[in-house]
Amino acid sequence: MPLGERGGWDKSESRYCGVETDFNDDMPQLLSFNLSTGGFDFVVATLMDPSYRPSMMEKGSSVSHVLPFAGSDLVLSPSQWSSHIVGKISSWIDLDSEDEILRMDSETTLKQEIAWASHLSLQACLLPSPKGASCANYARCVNQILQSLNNMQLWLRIPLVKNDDDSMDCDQLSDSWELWNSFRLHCEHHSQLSIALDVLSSLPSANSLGRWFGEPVRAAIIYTDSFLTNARGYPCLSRCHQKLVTGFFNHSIQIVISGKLVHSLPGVSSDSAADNIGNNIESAHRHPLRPYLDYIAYLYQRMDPLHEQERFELGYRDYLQSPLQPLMDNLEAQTYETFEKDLVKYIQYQRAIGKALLDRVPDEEASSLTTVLMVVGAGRGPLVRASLQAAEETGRKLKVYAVEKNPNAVVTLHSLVRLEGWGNMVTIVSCDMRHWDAPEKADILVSELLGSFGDNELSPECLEGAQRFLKQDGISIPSSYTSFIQPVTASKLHNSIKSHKDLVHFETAYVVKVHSVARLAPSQAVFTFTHPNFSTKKSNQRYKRLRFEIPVDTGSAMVHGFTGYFDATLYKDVHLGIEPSTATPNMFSWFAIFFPLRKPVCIQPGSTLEVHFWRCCGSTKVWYEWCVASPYPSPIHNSNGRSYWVGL
Ligand SMILES: C[S@@+](CC[C@H](N)C(=O)[O-])C[C@H]1O[C@@H](n2cnc3c(N)ncnc32)[C@H](O)[C@@H]1O
Repeated sequence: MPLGERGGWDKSESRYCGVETDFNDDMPQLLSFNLSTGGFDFVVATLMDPSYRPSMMEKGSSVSHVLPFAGSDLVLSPSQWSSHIVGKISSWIDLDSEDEILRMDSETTLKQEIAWASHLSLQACLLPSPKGASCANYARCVNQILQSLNNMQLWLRIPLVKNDDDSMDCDQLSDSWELWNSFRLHCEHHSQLSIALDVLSSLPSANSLGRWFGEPVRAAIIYTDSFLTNARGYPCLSRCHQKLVTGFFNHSIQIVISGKLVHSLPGVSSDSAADNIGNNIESAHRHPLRPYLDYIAYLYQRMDPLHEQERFELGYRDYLQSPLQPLMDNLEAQTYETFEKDLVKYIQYQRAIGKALLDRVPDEEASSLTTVLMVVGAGRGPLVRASLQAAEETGRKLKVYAVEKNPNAVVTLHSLVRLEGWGNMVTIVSCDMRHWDAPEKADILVSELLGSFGDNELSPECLEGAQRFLKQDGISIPSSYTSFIQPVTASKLHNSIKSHKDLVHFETAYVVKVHSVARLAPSQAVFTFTHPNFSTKKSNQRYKRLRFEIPVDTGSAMVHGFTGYFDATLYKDVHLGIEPSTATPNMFSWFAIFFPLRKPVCIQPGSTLEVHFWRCCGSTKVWYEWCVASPYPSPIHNSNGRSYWVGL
């Protein structure tokens, strides 16, 4: 399905490229020739005669007339219309013009063309860019259309413009994101309204470009005159444009080439070639824009293929999942199996345990002293295995207790004693660590009770219960963990949550493989827990105020919520985590967490976004509350854990 929303990018799929052209009766030939030879996959084509104006047609005649659509619906088959044509709405329309006749003509034409596109079952229509800074009437009309539209997407054409100079004349568009933002706010973030970015020869700063990857950009239109010329006379793009196009591929944004052949290629006359667009295709043998398409194909081929893990994760990109509740629920076999595939995680644990054993037992006592190690929350045994391997590696003697409250996982642990020959080195305990009456105290307490946000699977509460049976000088692995958050533009996540039409979904944290997001500021630490914590009985409630500085060159941006991560210190310098700047490479056990905002917050460049986060504890549950305090206050989300909580 080339034109609709695709799940993700994968090198095994073909790329999706289009050309912008006029519609005419040679369209079947144009399509069949270029689709079969790999020139392009779809055409952005005008739907109506550009000289048509409803007011002219009606003058002096009451006779009904046939609308001048470019080509009958019989020209192409229904599946060709739907898979290979994006309808280009007349570019002259101006619904915010001072001229009332033009305004009325524009509204009538827009509605007629969309109705025709729906009749043809097109998957998308390209709407012309608003003509001035004001777009309220255009947005009103589009919003009306959206209320009863079939599945068609409306791609609003937006030039990729952002000038850093504030002293510009007010009529000039200084940041086209503002135009998009006004339009989509008028249309209440409608999920069928998306963006086609017009990529020009000069590009804004990298920070401001990044914003668009959190917005619903479906297509990028690159003009032939934005291409440079390489040493052999062929079109190529600047390094910045190349990087941008690679970003588009990574986000399944379809590339459309627009304009005439402006490069005089060896043996091709630009005039004759341009005249050949859409007609006389056999004699041309190649579409005139083919050199540009070939260059885009070359950029695509040059990309690194996805790793196996990335391919696996494609299906999870931007897909919202409820966080696990391993304390309240019993995990299933396939969940354990997924954990167990993540070798990197267990290698880090094994390194940490090895270092702790060496610190605990000096070489001269290695053969006489036995270390008591307890794996609390042992699951199906991978941390028991890592502990035994660390003992073997370091030459230390070990006695292991494997404590697990899930009776189903305990069955596996018992069979592992036999299968892996753990013998009397390992004692299996089927019990909740908070209530276990341990026969002796541990030197080392090993656990992995971490959620994407660190403490969100109640590791603090569980370990607080378990530290009773850790010696006063005992070691906890992990020794600490910290959660982090970062403000993001994430229109796709926002729309998925909005589709549920209730408050509960906007006050829930989700585990998600975030992909189509724009990170608006570096992440900041939220809550830290340290183990063991024998000092005064400290509450696990937390409160943190954070201030994010939005870079000046980003431009204004929309905050749809916060992505959350964690970093854990297992022991000394051995850590593991998913915070982007320090993430453990090739570890895949955790996706990020996402805390949404009920109403997205618009922030200005150079301003401060002030956010408050609470970790609240009750007798039966733990939950988070969050809000924005500045630039303007949001409601406190999830008050009293009414929508989302973790059971104790
Ligand atoms: C995230 S899993 C990790 C399992 C295993 N250690 C691994 O790395 O694959 C956490 C495990 O801790 C167990 N668990 C959670 N809270 C517990 C508690 N209070 N007492 C005992 N086990 C607990 C869960 O049942 C689950 O098996």
